[in-house]
This record gives sequence, structure tokens and C-alpha cells, in this order.
Amino acid sequence: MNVVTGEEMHQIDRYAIEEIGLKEELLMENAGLAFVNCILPLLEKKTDRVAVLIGVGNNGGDGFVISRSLLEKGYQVDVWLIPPLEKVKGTAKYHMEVFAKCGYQILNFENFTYEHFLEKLTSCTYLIDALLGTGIRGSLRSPYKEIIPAVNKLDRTVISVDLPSGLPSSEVCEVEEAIKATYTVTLQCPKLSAFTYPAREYYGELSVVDIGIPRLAINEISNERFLWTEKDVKRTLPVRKPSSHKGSHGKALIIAGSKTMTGAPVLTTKACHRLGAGLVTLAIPDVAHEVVASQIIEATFHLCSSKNGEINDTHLSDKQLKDRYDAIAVGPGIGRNNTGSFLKTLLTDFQKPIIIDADGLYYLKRYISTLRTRGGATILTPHSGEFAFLINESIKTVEENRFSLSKQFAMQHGVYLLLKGPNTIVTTPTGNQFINPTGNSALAKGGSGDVLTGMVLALVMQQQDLQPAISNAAFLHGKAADILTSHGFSPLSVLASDLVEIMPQVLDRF
Ligand SMILES: NC(=O)C1=CN([C@@H]2O[C@H](COP(=O)(O)OP(=O)(O)OC[C@H]3O[C@@H](n4cnc5c(N)ncnc54)[C@H](O)[C@@H]3O)[C@@H](O)[C@H]2O)[C@@H](O)CC1
Ligand SMILES: Nc1ncnc2c1ncn2[C@@H]1O[C@H](COP(=O)(O)OP(=O)(O)O)[C@@H](O)[C@H]1O
Ligand SMILES: [K+]
Repeated sequence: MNVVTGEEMHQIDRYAIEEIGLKEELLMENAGLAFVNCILPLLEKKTDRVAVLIGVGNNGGDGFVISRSLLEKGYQVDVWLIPPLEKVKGTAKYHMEVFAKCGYQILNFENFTYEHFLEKLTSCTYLIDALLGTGIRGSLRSPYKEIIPAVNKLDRTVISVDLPSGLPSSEVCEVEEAIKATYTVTLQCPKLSAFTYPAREYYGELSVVDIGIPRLAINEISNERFLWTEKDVKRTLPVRKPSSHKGSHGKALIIAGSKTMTGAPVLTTKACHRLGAGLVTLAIPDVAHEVVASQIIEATFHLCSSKNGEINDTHLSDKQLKDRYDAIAVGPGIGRNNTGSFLKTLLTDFQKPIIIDADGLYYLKRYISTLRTRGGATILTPHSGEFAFLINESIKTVEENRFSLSKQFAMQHGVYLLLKGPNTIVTTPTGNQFINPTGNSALAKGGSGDVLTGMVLALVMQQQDLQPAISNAAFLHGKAADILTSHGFSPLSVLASDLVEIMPQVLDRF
């Protein structure tokens, strides 16, 4: 499913109308009817009053179709036109006229006192927000500037059309004032701001409805940003053949752990096994072997020499790097007190996929110039702090520009970048971006990233195409947290090891 900016959506609309010949009146009719179909289950009783707030543009035009459809179905609807009648133009005007010719009444905001307007809104159970859509520019102006905070204070169920009014549709860092929706029904394509914070918090629960814009129009304009959905996972997750053997599912090497971080290698290894890796070897510093090995029975071990309780040299021979492993994950719990020169050797000598996480990313900064010329694919899995360190920016800058900075970095260094956080983004070396919809704050706990690394490693070995492998790992990781929190686990109490334990039930759904 394509994710677009407001500008891209506008161009898509234009393509559908001008190149394909669909009438804008028809698209607006489709939009209004699809919106109503989507919200009907939310409207409990026909006696509950609904107010539709209509703005000056085409978002307001959708509001007229919605109002007409709800009235035809027997709902009690107050239809509020906020601008003066004569300001409504084009397709919105057409649908306003159709609405009026059906014999329905329009309440014009300018004919009421502000107090009376608010009093009438207070008597409604549901407010439909068709004030402003993707056409908003700059700071809110009157009377929206006054109406929007007042609506937020009413504490009613607010359902926004396309996006909460006042919110920009692109990557936004600050929100001045916008409708705080309970639900948002987005038309055709989710807008980018639905996946950036704090804008996401204004959307409430998000649904997407099809309004009949042909796929060709969407692909012509925007084919580089997508939501990775359950359907995509079902389509791409590897299927085990009855005749397969352990060698068919990849031989993984995990380089992880140190004397003081013995849990990380355990979590990464178990997660890798749980997602179907055929064989896993865990390379750990000799000083951590006893503790780590006592917790893992499925893996084999490779012992590295240590200094300061951390890996100093992996002692992996050229032949081992050439023939023995199909992919390597390096970084969870390796510490930062040595030179990390073994990472440079891996980057240059290992010609297959490498996943670099956690402290591995810390060492990577020293050898970053080797990425471009690597023989195999490189997958980096930083959180905002690790990414900020890699690119010499502040965490705030990263969090405000997640899409643009990760795209720039992935293209510049020729890597797959999985930028963690709510709505993790996977960016390919060519700059395509795939947004993960699963996961919740239960994941904000030490060790959950180590689990993800093992999952990415397992799937990268089992799928030819790396982007689906990486996105599937992020999806299933988040899904594990979602299943736990919807089945009696408080987000406070979910452990990283619970994610590994629940994985069989997660996979059972796909
Ligand atoms: N064009 C199409 O084919 C379709 C468009 N649709 C709807 O149309 C919307 C986009 O329509 P528009 O481009 O008319 O945009 P809006 O409905 O967001 O209205 C834009 C207008 O609002 C006013 N405005 C802009 N910024 C403002 C600010 N900061 N403060 C106060 N007023 C401001 C200006 O008068 C501007 O012309 C979409 O969000 C969607 O709901 C749907 O009807 C489906 C079809
Ligand atoms: N609020 C949140 N909502 C959704 N996912 C989250 C949230 N906070 C963290 N996560 C996810 O949890 C994981 C944390 O990884 P990371 O910070 O590397 O943990 P650690 O290094 O402690 O194992 C990532 O996959 C991240 O996307
Ligand atoms: K809106």
C-alpha cells in the first residue's frame, strides 16, 4: 500500500482526472460513500446526533457527500458550513448544490454566534471533521484557528475525513494546532504524517478506504514509500518444503556478547532459531562461554579471544568466511572497549549478507567507507540514538526527519537500513521505503532489539529478496508484542524473552 505526501496525492488525483478521465465529482462521491461505509459500525444509535463540520475545499466537499448519505440512511445530522456559501467552489460547490437540492438544510456558521455554534455541537455525540484536508498551507487561519481547539475541548468522538484538520500530510516535526481525532478514515493512500510523531497521535485509530483511483495513477506518481501489511507478509514469508534439510535454511553466524552482556547473544540466537534458521553458530568471547552456553542448547559455539572482557579477535579463517556461513549478524552486547578491527575484516572478507546492530554500529563508524564497496549486502538496524551517532546528528534531528535521513543514508552507502522505533522504516539501497505497522511500547525495553537482530538474520537466509525478509522480521517482532498486550500482558511487563516464546503462535497466523 503506497504512502504519499499531500502533494503526491494531489498529483495522483490530477492523473486520475486528466489522464484517465475519471470525473472529480465521481471521486468525491466515492470518497464520501466509502467513508460512511467505514464508519457505520461506529455509530451506535440512529438517534445519536452527528455534526459534520465542512470547510472551504474539497475535504469539505467530501463532507457534503457524507452528510447526504447519513441523512438518507436516517441519521440525525447537523451540517455546518464554516466559510460563507459563496466561497465554496468547483467540485465541492457541485456537491453542496446536490445536497441542497435533495432538500437538506445547511447551517451556516456565520449566521450563528460562536457560543450558539458550540452549544449545538455539544448536543451531538459524533463530530465529523471535514474542515481541511491535504490542501492546508501554513499556520491555521480564522475561523479554523478558533474552531479546532474548541472542538478538541468538547471531548466528543471525532472522526476525521482523510486526515485530522490542521495536520500537514508530509513528514512533520511540530504540530501547532490540529483536530485530535478518535478515528481517521484516510482516502485511498495513507498520508506520510500518519507515520511520524507527534503527528501520528492526532490520527487516533486509522483506516484506509478505496475511493476508486486506479493503481496506474498511484504508481505513475509515487512508487517509493509503502506500508508493509499483513497481506505482504502472507505473500512473502518463506514456506518450508517437506523435503528440506537443515542446510536448506541457512547457516548463520552470530557474533555477540561480552563478559558483562551475556543475555544479548542468548536472545539473538534463540530468536534466530525460532524463525527457522537451519544452523546457528554463536561466536562469543571465551570469557562469556560458560554462562552463555548454559542457556542455549541448539547452537554450536565459536570462541573468540578477549580483551577487557570483550571480543578482541574472532579468529575466523578466510575459508570459514568464504564457505561456512550464509549470513552473519554482529553487534548485540559486544561492548565498545576494543578496536573492533574484526568488523573491518568481516566487511571486506565476507561476501554475503551482514547484519550490524547495537555496538557493532558503534565500531562501524570507523569503517563506514568500506560499505559502498562490500561484496555482499549490508543491513544496519540502528535505533534513533545509534543512527544519530552514525551520521553525526542529534537524536532530535533524526526523530524529526526519519524518512528523509534514512533514505539519504541508505542510498549514499548502498545499504539496507532498518531504522527502529514506532513505525520502523526499512529503506533499500535504491531508496524505497517500507513502513512497519506493528508493535507497541511494550517493545521499549532492553533486549527487544537483540531479538529483532536474530529474526532478521533468520529470514535473510531464507528469502532471496532482502527487503521482504527484513520487513517481515520487523512485522513479526511487532506482532509478537501486539499479541502479548492484547492477551493479558501489560506493556510494562513484556520481556524480550517473551517475544521469543510467543513466536510459534505468531507464525501460526501466517
Ligand atoms: N481532488 C480529488 O480528486 C479528491 C479530493 N478529495 C478531498 O480533497 C481534499 C483536498 O482538497 P483541497 O485541495 O481542496 O484541500 P482542502 O480541503 O484541505 O482545502 C484547502 C483550502 O483550505 C484553505 N486553507 C489552506 N490552508 C489553510 C490554513 N492554514 N488555514 C485556513 N484555511 C486554509 C484554502 O482556502 C485552501 O484552498 C483531500 O484531503 C480529500 O479529502 C476527495 O474528495 C477525493 C477526490
Ligand atoms: N514505543 C514503541 N513502539 C513500537 N516499537 C518500539 C517502541 N519502542 C521500541 N520499539 C521497538 O523495540 C526494539 C528496541 O530495539 P533496541 O532499542 O535496539 O533495543 P535493545 O538494544 O535494548 O535490544 C526495536 O525493534 C523498536 O522498533
Ligand atoms: K479533515
